[in-house]
Amino acid sequence: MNAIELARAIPKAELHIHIEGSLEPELIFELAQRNGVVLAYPSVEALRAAYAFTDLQSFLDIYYAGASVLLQPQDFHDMAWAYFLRAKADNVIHTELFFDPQTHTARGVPMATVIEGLSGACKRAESELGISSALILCFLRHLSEEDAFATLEAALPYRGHFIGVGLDSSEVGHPPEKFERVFARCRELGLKLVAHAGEEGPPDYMWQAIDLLKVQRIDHGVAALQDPLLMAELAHTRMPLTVCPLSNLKLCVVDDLRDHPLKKMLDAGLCATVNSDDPAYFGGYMNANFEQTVLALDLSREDVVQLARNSFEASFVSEQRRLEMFDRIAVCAAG
Ligand SMILES: Nc1ncnc2[nH]cnc12
Ligand SMILES: [Zn+2]
Repeated sequence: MNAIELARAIPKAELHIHIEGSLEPELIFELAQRNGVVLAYPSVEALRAAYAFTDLQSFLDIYYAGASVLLQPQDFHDMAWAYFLRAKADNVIHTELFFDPQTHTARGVPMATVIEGLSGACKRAESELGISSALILCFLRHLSEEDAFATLEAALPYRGHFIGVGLDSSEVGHPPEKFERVFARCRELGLKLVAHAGEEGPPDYMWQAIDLLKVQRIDHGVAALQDPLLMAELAHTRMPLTVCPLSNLKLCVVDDLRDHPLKKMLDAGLCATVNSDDPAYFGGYMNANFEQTVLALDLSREDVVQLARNSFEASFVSEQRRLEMFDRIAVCAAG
């Protein structure tokens, strides 16, 4: 097997996927019809044609509009189930899914609807597809910390359905320090902590995520290359970075995939992983991200194995499961 074939076949974990970002245009139209929601685009083709993004905000505007078709538990289930089928096809065997409750509760959709719909799909994925998963509740950083606290309160009756919290949406102008108190509360509650940082924002936002929010993993983190001290810290602590190459290309964080810093991260000893972010919008699920990155950066088989191992090292699975996954990776790489 060459590096691309190995990348397709190897068992892997996906740790940076916004489940609302897996909503394909066809499903958006199906759910709009089911729920009587009027869309701003006349057809699937017209909607897809609008996916020409210049930066993060230009994407987020369309992404939040797309999520407006989600109203019933069944809608959330169907969206997640469609993702799990894609994950299965790409040999993703574990996934930690982000969801954005404020996008839905602000439209009057109850927290219970969101969490019960997603949780049901997660259980079904385990039993029917053998994919393990966990949910991570993300706070929208363009909203206030007060709103994040209220969202946490509303989610606590469903505490058993999510393992942690994250921070997403418009990064620049909304630094991690804005959410220091709500993350401290989440830490007291025993929740896992992650945050988007260093996607469009500066390395300082990554330092804040580490020092103030005390995250266990950073989402994106491509700005780290601008700060040698930060690179040394990330390597030393093996702080995981959930990197999303096709997202970075589509949102113009890099101009060309050949300029993507992933290979430099691996060579510097960082625990970097490959993920799809919002695959319905960015042109590819896990294996598309792996294939295009392997090609653009001329990644070796060893790099691919390292990325697969990193995905489980970075995940919140038990130590025992992690070791089992390392064995499965080794068997696949030898075969
Ligand atoms: N790439 C991304 N960055 C920040 N917030 C997001 N929400 C969905 N995708 C996102
Ligand atoms: Zn993201």
